[in-house]
Amino acid sequence: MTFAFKDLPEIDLTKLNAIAKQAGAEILTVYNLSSENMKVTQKEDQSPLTVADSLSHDVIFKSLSALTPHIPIISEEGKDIPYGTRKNWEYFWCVDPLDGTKEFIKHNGEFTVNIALIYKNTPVLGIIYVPVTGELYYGGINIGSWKETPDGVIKQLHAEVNSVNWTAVGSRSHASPEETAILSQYPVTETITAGSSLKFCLIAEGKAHIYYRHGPTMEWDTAAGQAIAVFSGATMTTPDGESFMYNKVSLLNGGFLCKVK
Ligand SMILES: Nc1ncnc2c1ncn2[C@@H]1O[C@H](COP(=O)(O)O)[C@@H](OP(=O)(O)O)[C@H]1O
Ligand SMILES: [Mg+2]
Repeated sequence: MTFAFKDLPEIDLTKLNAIAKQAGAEILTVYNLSSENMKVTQKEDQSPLTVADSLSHDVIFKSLSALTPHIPIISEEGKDIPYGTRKNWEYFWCVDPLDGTKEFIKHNGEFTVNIALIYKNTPVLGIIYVPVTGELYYGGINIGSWKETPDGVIKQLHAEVNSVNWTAVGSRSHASPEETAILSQYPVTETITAGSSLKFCLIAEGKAHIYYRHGPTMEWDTAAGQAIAVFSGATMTTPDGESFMYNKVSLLNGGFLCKVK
């Protein structure tokens, strides 16, 4: 499958997906070490960093630059790019080489590799790879959303609409009490938790119906998941129903609401 959009040269999705899988393989070389051998350091914002974050970043940065030399890259583990340099970018890749570092360190498998293509202020393509299960999710404008399992089977994803019993999905490590108040406005009968952008994948798969996030995230935490959820038929907005924007002056996101229609 190829991704074609406006004036952009076509992108071979098999090659793009292979980059996410290769990054996932690098992550697993660290994940499979014993905890004594896994070095965890703190970043400036006190969030944890492992060697796996850097290995994954290196693979993605090198391979994406070769695949689409004309598209710049913003990565959680890359250099900070000043707003003045990026504000007029028409397209850019927004990458989280290892989303869910806390889940990675806790060894519960709920971490992902996120790669998204932003056009102007909106994700138009997203890839999420789950290294531990080998599951790959991708979704794009004009192509819909898809899941590939390690046996090579590819299925189209559809958010579940018209359900009267909603399952809410929230963060495993960063839940906040304000979330309960918003969720009470919807027909939520069950609540589950998941790490990283897996929450968006659960909505795209029809296994959850709403993900409200009150606390902070970064653009690379949400971009790929937003594409996969939206192109499976869900919506993603600010809590007030406004467009959820990317390439902001600060890459720090405010709250958001991702839900079925
Ligand atoms: N105080 C904070 N500021 C910014 N982002 C935060 C944050 N606390 C958590 N996050 C974001 O939430 C992500 C994890 O989400 P979740 O709890 O849903 O799994 C983290 O991704 P990383 O693990 O890639 O750093 C991090 O970017
Ligand atoms: Mg992240």
